[in-house]
Amino acid sequence: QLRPMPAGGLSGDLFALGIASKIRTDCNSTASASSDFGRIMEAAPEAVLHPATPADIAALIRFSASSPVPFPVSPRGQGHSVRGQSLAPGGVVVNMRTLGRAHHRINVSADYVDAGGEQLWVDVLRATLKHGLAPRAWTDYLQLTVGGTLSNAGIGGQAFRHGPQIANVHELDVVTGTGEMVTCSRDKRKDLFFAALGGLGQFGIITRARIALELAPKQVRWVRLAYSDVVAFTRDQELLISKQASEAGFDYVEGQVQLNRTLTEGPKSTPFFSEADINRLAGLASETGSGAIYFIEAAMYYDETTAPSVNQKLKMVLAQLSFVPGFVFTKDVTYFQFLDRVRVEEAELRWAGVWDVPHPWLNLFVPRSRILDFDAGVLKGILGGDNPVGLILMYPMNTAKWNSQMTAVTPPTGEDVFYTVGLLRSALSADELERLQRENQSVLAFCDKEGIECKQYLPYYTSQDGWRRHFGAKWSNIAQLKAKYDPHAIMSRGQRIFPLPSVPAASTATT
Ligand SMILES: Cc1cc2nc3c(=O)[nH]c(=O)nc-3n(C[C@H](O)[C@H](O)[C@H](O)COP(=O)(O)OP(=O)(O)OC[C@H]3O[C@@H](n4cnc5c(N)ncnc54)[C@H](O)[C@@H]3O)c2cc1C
Repeated sequence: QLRPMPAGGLSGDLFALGIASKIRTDCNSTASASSDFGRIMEAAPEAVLHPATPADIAALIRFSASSPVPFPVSPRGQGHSVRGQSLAPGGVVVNMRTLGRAHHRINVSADYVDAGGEQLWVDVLRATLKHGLAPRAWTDYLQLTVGGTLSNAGIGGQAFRHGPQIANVHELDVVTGTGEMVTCSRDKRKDLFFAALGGLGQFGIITRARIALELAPKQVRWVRLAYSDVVAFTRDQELLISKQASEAGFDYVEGQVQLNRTLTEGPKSTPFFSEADINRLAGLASETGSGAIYFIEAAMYYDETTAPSVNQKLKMVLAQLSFVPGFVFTKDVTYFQFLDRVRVEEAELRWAGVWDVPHPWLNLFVPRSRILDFDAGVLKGILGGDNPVGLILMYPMNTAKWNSQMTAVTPPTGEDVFYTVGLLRSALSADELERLQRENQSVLAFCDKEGIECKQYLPYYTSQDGWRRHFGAKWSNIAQLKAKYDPHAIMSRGQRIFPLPSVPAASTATT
């Protein structure tokens, strides 16, 4: 579906542009932009641009857009998507990370931070903490770029209170698919602002985001509560996400599911659980009929002033919950350690050689009214065989915290609450990859058959019909905005959403 470059590669005119010295066509450069974290899709670009400024990106896009045969242009943040979304077969990948090399592109003000789209969230955190401030909404993993997560949504355990990361942005700089450099916000060029948030890179490249800040918490009481009963687990999660900041509750709420032999055959200890904890949990898992253990993962922020009351506050919250008695695990860490927690797991997985392997991940937003059907049919059904299944995330969010004007979608049922379920599995062999992909297909088919109106997060479809159904009522507006801001359909073609517009016969003939 992707139009290749004209035979002979990039037009020589491209190398006559002022950015020629920043374009690499050597095998090392193109190979490093040919795959992603998923390690499932592979496609080489013709070249990689290493921009020094947003104007370099604009020059490249203008060149493509005005070419007789425009070529694909894809920004690549960390390449942490899993289905080739940042690839540009036959086109140019923009290595966003070089934007911040020469200039410091994180500027902290009293209540917001201006961060380059190429910046890693961990660096935004470090810079803002120096001022005692921090963004309010986070992803679980911080080695992701600002532009990359804002092009999806950026979800995590703070979303129930603050919404996803896209709901915490005041202003964006975007280089559109025509090469125009636009500053947009709720008040200025708002169609582009809302389109780009969750926009899957379809309307342009985010080169700066103004992100809301709050006073940074200092310490975190990090808590895990074990459940053997999904009804109690989801009821308690929903209670916790209904609480306002002024009430006794948590500041972060997520959840995980451990199935089959994952507990007994997984690591003997984790950065959170000791070996003794894991043995106790494995004992609990073997007592439950299904072998499924659910964890609420939660966090309570505090500082020197509020530290004396944390124990009391936690006690009050726990008294309202129905976890398995005695199965409370807590740990006190700094705010930075808490937010950067997945980095420790990454180091362990790298050490064990299981980080750079295929990741056929499937993330779904499931309506609250069907989460128990999903649990029975998918977690205890399709995935409930003998195989350990690795990490499964499952936690609810409040729909009201999502702005429906943005491109990102939530389940169409319009319920107050929906769940995110992440089947974050790794394949250690080709057979396993095939099996996991088959299971993913079965999960989607099950939801279809049972009328569970879920939406994919970090979506992937192979047909435009799939995308139309994904965007639902938003589709026609999205198509119009695409025609306005990327009329040649050159941006982030690795998402495979829009076909190429037909090339006028006269133009084709000249190429
Ligand atoms: C270990 C791990 C943990 C994760 N945890 C979470 C999580 O907790 N919550 C969550 O929401 N997501 C999570 N993700 C998913 C992650 O948010 C997305 O994969 C995101 O796209 C990754 O950012 P990236 O910088 O690597 O983007 P890339 O993979 O490089 O790009 C993703 C897409 O966005 C486009 N793009 C990249 N930069 C820009 C830009 N500046 N402007 C416009 N478009 C752009 C690309 O062309 C591509 O289509 C996780 C991923 C991994 C690998």
